[in-house]
Amino acid sequence: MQDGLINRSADRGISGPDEAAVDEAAVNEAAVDPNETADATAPRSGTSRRTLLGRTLGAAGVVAASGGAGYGVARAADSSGSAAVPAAATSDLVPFYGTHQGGIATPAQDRLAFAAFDVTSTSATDLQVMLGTWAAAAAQMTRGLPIGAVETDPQSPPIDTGEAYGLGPSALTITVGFGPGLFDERFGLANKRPAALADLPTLPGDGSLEDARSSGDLCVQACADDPTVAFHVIRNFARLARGTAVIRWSQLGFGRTSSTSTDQQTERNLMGFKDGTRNIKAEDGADLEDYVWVGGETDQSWMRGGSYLVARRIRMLIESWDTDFLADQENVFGRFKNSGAPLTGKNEFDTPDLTAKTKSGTPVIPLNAHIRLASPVTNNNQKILRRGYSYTDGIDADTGLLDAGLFFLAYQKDPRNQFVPIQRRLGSQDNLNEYIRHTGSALFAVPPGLSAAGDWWGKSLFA
Ligand SMILES: C=CC1=C(C)c2cc3[nH]c(cc4nc(cc5[nH]c(cc1n2)c(C)c5CCC(=O)O)C(CCC(=O)O)=C4C)c(C)c3C=C
Ligand SMILES: [Fe+2]
Repeated sequence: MQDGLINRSADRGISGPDEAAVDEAAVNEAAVDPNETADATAPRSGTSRRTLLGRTLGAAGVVAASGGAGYGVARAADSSGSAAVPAAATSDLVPFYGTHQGGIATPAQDRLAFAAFDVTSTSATDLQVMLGTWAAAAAQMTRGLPIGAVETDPQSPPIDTGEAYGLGPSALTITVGFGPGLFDERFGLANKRPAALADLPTLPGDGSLEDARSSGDLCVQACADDPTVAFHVIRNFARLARGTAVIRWSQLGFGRTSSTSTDQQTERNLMGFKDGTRNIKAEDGADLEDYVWVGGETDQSWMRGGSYLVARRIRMLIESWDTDFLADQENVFGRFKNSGAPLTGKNEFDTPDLTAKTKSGTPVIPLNAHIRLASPVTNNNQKILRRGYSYTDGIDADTGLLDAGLFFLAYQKDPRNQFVPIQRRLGSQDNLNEYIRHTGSALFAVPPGLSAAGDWWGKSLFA
């Protein structure tokens, strides 16, 4: 127990559910960061605030949303004189507020917890309140702070579930996106749907896609250097969403397979190959502008500074792969397994020569090699920012084979010109297809970063 974490006597001021209508001010207040308010811990009892908390959170309100009622865990200095809560660490902290959301160009962390949510409420206000509440909770968690008291009134559940308490920020980033379904008739957003958020067409190799691992109204990508810190986000977001949204599917990932910074070594995927060598890197601002961040070309101004995320759960048939000869494996990718160099080079970062031929006149990098088909040279100079993770999900009950592979995440300006044509080519010609099955697919519009406390994902979308 964290004695002194909260002033327990102050806990008595918890507001209960209230069914009165939620007003605009209440929605805005949901995203107020308690660290930014003048008196974050003073009990506040405005009707709309209580209504807001009651409807979204029930009696177990989140401090980050309420900024009051005794759940003042976020403050570093407690005016009651009780022991201070842990101050947010400054090392391994990725700023939550900024032009772009974290978790895209941020150097890829080691762990991933990802979830797609379906919105079950048909009220646009409920949805906004939930997003505001998530935003306030995210501001806490990315600082390494709980979203509310870990020790509460013994007769009520703790506000924060507690498992990440004391683990620090762990470079946590929380990235939220909107699926195409959010723009149907339910929330009055149909005319706000960006053209680039067009449903992904059926692509070659889509035959094994599972509905239960695909789509979703919202997505939450939590990346951190600690698995508990990443999972804590999904768990607490799901709690805060209660009554408004439910998890549709989720995925844990480990061992980032795509380095996104020149500071990072390239890691290997579960096929044993270095993955991410020719990825877009955070340091390459021009590539980010050209291929990742949505700019003035968008038909929806609320998406400026955002990006589009394609998620694909790609199972690897690793038992079969493991029986393949080394030379065959290298021809599948067009790279050497040990060094990661292209078959036309010596070192990992040598530029692949797609024109090179052997003495007998055959291409050194086979025509159906993965890196030839995925190369910008083959794809109208298009690139994507890959941010995938390996996954293992036990055994396939039908076959007894391992269900393991790559949870492929790719950010881009417009999937219609980037992921879709690249995957169309890969899905029909790639040597890799013998060893993989795409089992999940989803697309999300990822809005720009949050400006400050009081902002939330897509606030201008609802304006
Ligand atoms: C539609 C896009 C892509 C899918 C799907 C995809 C799946 C996939 N990739 C690997 C392993 C590697 N991919 C590599 C390079 C690479 N892959 C894509 C796109 C998709 N991959 C691109 C755009 C590139 C870069 C091409 C280039 O610029 O040359 C590599 C080589 C190393 C690297 O540059 O990262 C590997 C290895 C797997 C295992 C996989 C599905 C399970
Ligand atoms: Fe690839």
